[in-house]
Amino acid sequence: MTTAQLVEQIKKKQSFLCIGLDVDLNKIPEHLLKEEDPIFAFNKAIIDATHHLCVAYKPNTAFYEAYGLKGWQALEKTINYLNSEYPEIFTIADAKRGDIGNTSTMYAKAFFDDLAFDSVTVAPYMGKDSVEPFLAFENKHTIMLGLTSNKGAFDFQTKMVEGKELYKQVLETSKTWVNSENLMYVVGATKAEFLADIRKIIPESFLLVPGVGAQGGNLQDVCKYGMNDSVGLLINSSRGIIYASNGEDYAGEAAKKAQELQTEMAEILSA
Ligand SMILES: O=c1ccn([C@@H]2O[C@H](COP(=O)(O)O)[C@@H](O)[C@H]2O)c(=O)[nH]1
Repeated sequence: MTTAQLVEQIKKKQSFLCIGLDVDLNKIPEHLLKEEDPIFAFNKAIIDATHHLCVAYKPNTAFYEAYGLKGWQALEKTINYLNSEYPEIFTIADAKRGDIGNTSTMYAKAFFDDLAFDSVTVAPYMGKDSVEPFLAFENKHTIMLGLTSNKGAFDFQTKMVEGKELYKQVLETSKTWVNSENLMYVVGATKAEFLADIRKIIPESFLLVPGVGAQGGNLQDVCKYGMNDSVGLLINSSRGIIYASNGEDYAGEAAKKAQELQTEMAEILSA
């Protein structure tokens, strides 16, 4: 999916919501455990109930890798279901990959070619040659960690390096990489006040913003400091939506939570 197509979807749905599919078998409704593939059954019901309220889904691969082969198969079924039933949806594999160049190429092939995700998250720590292999894929997006939502973000990311915070150095340097137009960035919703400075460095780029909901990030603040002319934001909520209920009504309750965020987003877009 191109960035222009993503923006078109945002305008059409009046939503820049990304729903995180972080499936934990200890948290899903008990009756689903009898299904042949409980993870996929859960995802399918959540997707069917919420697809009109969001523009993106983000399975975090950790929640699938933790269940071995069955988990990986559930991830494959989920992305295939999204691509066949809801091709207008932007898909994000939250895998936080990145390695020496030839290994990064194999990671990119896994998520872009084999699983056919629109995007994958990567960590910038290993530098240019670890990220550029992802950027080489046409019409695919590489979402690089910029300033993360967790407390540990202050351990390294905000440290001063040659007179500038490390996360700013990372953002600036990444703009010089080949095919940098395929970059998007992760900025935590819990760090909304940093967004004004971030926008000075990457005014046009799309930002994936996790941390609304369970982590306490504020949607209004993120939009105030982070929104650009093309909206430029994908706001993610995972637990706050998908675990709204663990009863038979789980999908409907998840839809209600998604609807609350979509309504707030529509108001912001029309202001
Ligand atoms: O800085 C980051 C980067 C990634 N995440 C991921 O986003 C979701 C958030 O889930 P919630 O349940 O809405 O808190 C999860 O997959 C994280 O691994 C992040 O939170 N912060």
